[in-house]
Amino acid sequence: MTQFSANLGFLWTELPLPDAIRAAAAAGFEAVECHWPYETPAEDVRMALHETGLPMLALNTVRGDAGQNGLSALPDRQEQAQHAIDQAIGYARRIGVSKIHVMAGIAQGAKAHDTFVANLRYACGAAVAHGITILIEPLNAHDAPGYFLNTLAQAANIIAEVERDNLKLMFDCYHVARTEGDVASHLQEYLPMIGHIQFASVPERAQPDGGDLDYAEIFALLDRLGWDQPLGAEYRPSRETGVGLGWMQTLRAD
Ligand SMILES: O=C(O)C(=O)[C@@H](O)CO
Ligand SMILES: [Mg+2]
Repeated sequence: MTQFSANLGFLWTELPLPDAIRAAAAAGFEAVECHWPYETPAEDVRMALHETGLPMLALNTVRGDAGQNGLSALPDRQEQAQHAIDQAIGYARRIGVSKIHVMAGIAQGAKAHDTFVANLRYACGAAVAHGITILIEPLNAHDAPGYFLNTLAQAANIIAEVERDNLKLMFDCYHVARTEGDVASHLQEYLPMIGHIQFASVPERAQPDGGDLDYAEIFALLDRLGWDQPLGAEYRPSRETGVGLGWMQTLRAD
C-alpha cells in the first residue's frame, strides 16, 4: 500500500517543526521529511518523532547566502560546502534521519561539475559509517533558475562518476514532469538508482489530486514496481494544509 511522507518544508509551515510533526501524525502520514531544520533544537524534533512514532526520512544541506540554492557545486566554496555537509550529518544523527539531500547551488560548467563530484565523494564518505544515504535532485529551471542539476541524465552521470553505493537520486515527479515529461517511463528507467520520491500537482505544485499528472496512475505503478518507501508530499497547499488532504484516501494504491 502506498505510504506518504509529509514534507514539512511546504506543509504546516505555520507551525513550529515539532508541532508540524504532530500535525502530520494526526493527519495519518506514515513519515515526515523537511528542508532546513537547523534553527529548531534537535532534541525538540527528536522528542516529537519519538512521541508520534514517525520517522524523519530526509533533510537538506543549507542553501548558503541569500540568492544561493546550495553550495556543493560552487568552485571555491568547498570549505563551506563540506561544513554544510558535516552540519547536516550531525543533525541527521541526532534525530535519526537516514537520507540527506546535498544541494548543488547555482553554477554551471566543468569546474562546477568537478566540485560537485568531489563534494559528493566527501559527503558519501562522511555519511556511510552512519548508515546515511546522500541524495541529489534535479530541479526544474522555472522554480530554480540557474540551479546546477537539471536533468535525470545529468544526475545519473554524476552518480556513475562518484561511484559510491550510498549516493542516490531524489526523483521529484513535479520537477521531472516540468523538465522532461513522461514521469511514468522515467520512474521505470531510473528506479534502480532512486533513493527517494516526491510529488506535487503539475504545473501548480499544489495538492496531487489536481493538475495534469494522474497520480492515481503513478502511485499504482510504483506499487506494481514494488516501491515500498513513503512518497514525499512536497507541495504548496492551496488552502490550509489540514483541509486539503482528501487525496491521501483517493490516490493511495492498495
Ligand atoms: O525543491 C525541491 O523540490 C526540494 O526537494 C528541495 O529539497 C530543494 O529545494
Ligand atoms: Mg523535491
